[in-house]
Amino acid sequence: MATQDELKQQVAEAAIAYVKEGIIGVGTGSTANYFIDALAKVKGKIDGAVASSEATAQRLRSHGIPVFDLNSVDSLEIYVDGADEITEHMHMLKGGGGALTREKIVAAVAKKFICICDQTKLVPVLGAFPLPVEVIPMAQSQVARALVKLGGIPKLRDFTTDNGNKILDVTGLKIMDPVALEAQINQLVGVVTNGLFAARPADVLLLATQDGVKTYQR
Ligand SMILES: O=C[C@H](O)[C@H](O)[C@H](O)COP(=O)(O)O
Repeated sequence: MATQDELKQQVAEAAIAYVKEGIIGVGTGSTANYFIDALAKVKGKIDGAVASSEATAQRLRSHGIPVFDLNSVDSLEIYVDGADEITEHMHMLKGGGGALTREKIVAAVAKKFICICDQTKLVPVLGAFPLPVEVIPMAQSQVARALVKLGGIPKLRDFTTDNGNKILDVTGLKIMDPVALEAQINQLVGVVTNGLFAARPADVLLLATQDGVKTYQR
């Protein structure tokens, strides 16, 4: 039986089939790290990558893969990233590694979002994993109070994002309508973004299972 790390590696390697040419968007986290390592083996095919975090940029560069500023790129063919949870509707909950804002920005300019996950990430309803909300530091208390009014229990993470902000991890929310809740939380003054990726769901899910990598299309 494959371990969770082996499954992450298998699904990361399967995503290489979607890498054609040009510049690609690359996510953050342990699954994305396996993807970067696999990408290094075919780096001659691409011009380089746009990174969704400083950690990803560093790993890409360590493999000799050029890293481009997103502002120098009009569009990306693909964005490849993991998720903390994903549903069959391709709605995702992300940000366990704190990179949610840059991930959402890079994903927004990609024509195709390819989500790479091991089988533990596929869930019927989002929300067992705490929902990360990136906040401007001076607003963290008022945003936390607003999140309580929405039924959540926010906890300040001991972490500073690449953007110099803080993260509130929110449990207890009933995520019945991820698109609506994503917009509602983003409306709170002081919120930079939240870890619901529902307005712009994944286009392809590659899911590593004990029976091999399964492909789901939206
Ligand atoms: O901020 C982190 C990202 O949203 C990751 O994509 C997510 O946390 C999944 O990470 P991992 O592949 O390590 O489970």
